[in-house]
Amino acid sequence: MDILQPHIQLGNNLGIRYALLPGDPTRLDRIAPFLEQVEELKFNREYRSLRGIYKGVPVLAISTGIGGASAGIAVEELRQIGVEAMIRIGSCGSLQPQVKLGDLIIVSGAVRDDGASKTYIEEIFPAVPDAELMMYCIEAAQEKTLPYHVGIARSHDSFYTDNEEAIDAYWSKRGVLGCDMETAALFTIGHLRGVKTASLLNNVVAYEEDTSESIASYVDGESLSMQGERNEILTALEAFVKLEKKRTSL
Ligand SMILES: O=P(O)(O)O[C@H]1O[C@H](CO)[C@@H](O)[C@H]1O
Ligand SMILES: O=c1cc[nH]c(=O)[nH]1
Repeated sequence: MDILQPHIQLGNNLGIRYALLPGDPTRLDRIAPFLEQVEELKFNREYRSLRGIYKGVPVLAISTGIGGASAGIAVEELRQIGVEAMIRIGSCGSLQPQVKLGDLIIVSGAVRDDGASKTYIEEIFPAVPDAELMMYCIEAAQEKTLPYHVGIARSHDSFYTDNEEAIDAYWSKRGVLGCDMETAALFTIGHLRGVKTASLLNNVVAYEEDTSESIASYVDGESLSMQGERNEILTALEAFVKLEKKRTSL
């Protein structure tokens, strides 16, 4: 019998190994044109899903909402239905002048400034991606000559504390490239559950610019950020093709 997972509302008859994880449910509309045989699946709470085929590889795309708590639930439930590899295709704010609007950050490690990952394991445990999947993302970005940076992101739980400027300055000074809200939970929970993870972040907030204004212009379709979004979707899909080639060649 096909048992539906309580939040994502998907069951294990899907038989899909690879999932793209955007935060925003509307990003699925921009993922769909990259795929063939697109089929919308479910939309429950923040979890909107569709399936499709990219270069012969079946993929699932499912939004995870805002924050590590809801992303963590998605990781757990996707694993229950047999998903083996997940790539976040998120947005982020830049903490470095060289990370321009629409540039990608391929995250090699995340500062665990979120709550969700801490409920699983103590803070000294690192939040890191699957090395091979991250390498496939780097190779794909290189092959497509996309603007990208590889490095650390900080995952946080709020934009609106009284201290945001000082917090950003602190992590910027320590070489952190940008901030999002889900990568730390994705990496930590993925590792503990034996799921391969990677995270690609499209920069939608220029260095030292106002976060809420920049996110609003991204939502309105500002062009560099939108190109960055297409770039991260393409990079993640190409990385899955590489992973599938490796799996089927073994
Ligand atoms: O655009 P997504 O993937 O949702 O990612 C970023 O945008 C949201 C905040 O605006 C947070 O989820 C943050 O991580
Ligand atoms: O600055 C930003 C922009 C997007 N998402 C974040 O988490 N932070």
